[in-house]
Amino acid sequence: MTDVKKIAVLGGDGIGPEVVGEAIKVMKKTEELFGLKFEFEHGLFGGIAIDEKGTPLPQETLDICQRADAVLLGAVGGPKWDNNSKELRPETGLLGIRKALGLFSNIRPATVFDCLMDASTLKPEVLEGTDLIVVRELTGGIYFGEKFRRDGEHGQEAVDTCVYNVSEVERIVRQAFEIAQKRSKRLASVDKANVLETSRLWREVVNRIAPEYPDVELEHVLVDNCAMQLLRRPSSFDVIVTENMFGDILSDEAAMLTGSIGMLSSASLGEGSFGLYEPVHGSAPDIAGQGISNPIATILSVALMYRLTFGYEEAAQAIENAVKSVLDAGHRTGDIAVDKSKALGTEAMGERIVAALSK
Ligand SMILES: NC(=O)C1=CN([C@@H]2O[C@H](COP(=O)(O)OP(=O)(O)OC[C@H]3O[C@@H](n4cnc5c(N)ncnc54)[C@H](O)[C@@H]3O)[C@@H](O)[C@H]2O)C=CC1
Ligand SMILES: CC(C)CC(=O)C(=O)O
Ligand SMILES: [Mg+2]
Repeated sequence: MTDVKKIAVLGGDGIGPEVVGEAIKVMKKTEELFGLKFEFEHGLFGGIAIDEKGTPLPQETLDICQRADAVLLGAVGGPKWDNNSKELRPETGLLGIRKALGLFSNIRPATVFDCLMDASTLKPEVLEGTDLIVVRELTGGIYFGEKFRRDGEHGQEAVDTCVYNVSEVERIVRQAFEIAQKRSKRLASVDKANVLETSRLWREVVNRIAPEYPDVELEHVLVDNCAMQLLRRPSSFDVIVTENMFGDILSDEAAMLTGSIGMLSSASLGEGSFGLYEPVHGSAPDIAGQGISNPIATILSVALMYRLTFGYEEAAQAIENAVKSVLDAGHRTGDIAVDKSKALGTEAMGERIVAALSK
């Protein structure tokens, strides 16, 4: 009998539900082609959950995720909730779900498709061969530290604290070394150890662990330099491991190597095979509701889910091949189109990828 996998689906806000809708169509087609079986359970999350339930992460949504084998997430946020208090912000729900599910590792691959080199602002000779992964620590650092306001000498002050402990750094760094071992054995650890105490600790831990992986070539790169080198020599990076905020910023930058943030998928993992899969982009309020968002990041996140949580390697590759063949055939959404007048909408792109899927 087919093993039924439970998928928690959190569309969220803005373009979230539309890109997730296309990803589900892809999953349904792979059920037919590969004999897979999924049971989808939808939950309210983010701004829509604030509106309907008074909190960005209702307990019933967390329950749906906890009884699922994997979570498929769209995106949260939007101007409607921007001035809300911290507890009533969609982004607080996003941080909360990552913490509650123990998802400390965020894997963000940035692969340059040859046919999309014209969509990037970088020259093809710089982009050539770029295929890197940002491994971002996801449940520590400044996003999770204590934050408060206080009265200071010159009026109100705001404080955000950045905390990392040794075990938080160890577990993400080990995972990055292991990923590097399976790829081209190069790891760049990115920090700001010339200034930040958390980065000094980060670097100490990396240096202590490195001898356990003698086959991996390690370089330490300061984050400001890394931001520059990503544009200067992107193909020299293989795996980049870094703390939460640096990884958030560098992965959006890396998205532009691929042509658009609409291309970047992600997997958030903990100790086991359970994972949360979401595009790197946000809810894109500027284009929400127009049916023009690029669903590829979310569809490629499903390929990561198949590979990393379920071990469905053949179906994962089929999704990646379908995306490649649709792009090779010249189909583009507006964000990656050179000729915007020929751009496809979200559903049309999703349909073409579904049609291109084969065993
Ligand atoms: N994981 C999540 O749920 C995330 C949520 N956010 C939230 O999303 C909201 C908007 O944030 P922004 O800074 O505007 O970042 P964003 O990633 O939503 O959008 C940045 C730019 O990229 C474009 N874009 C994003 N995804 C696209 C896609 N699939 N296809 C075509 N174009 C796409 C948008 O139109 C926009 O011009 C905020 O409330 C923010 O907090 C931001 C990042 C991640
Ligand atoms: C709430 C933010 C940390 C979301 C974000 O930008 C991300 O995870 O990439
Ligand atoms: Mg981000």
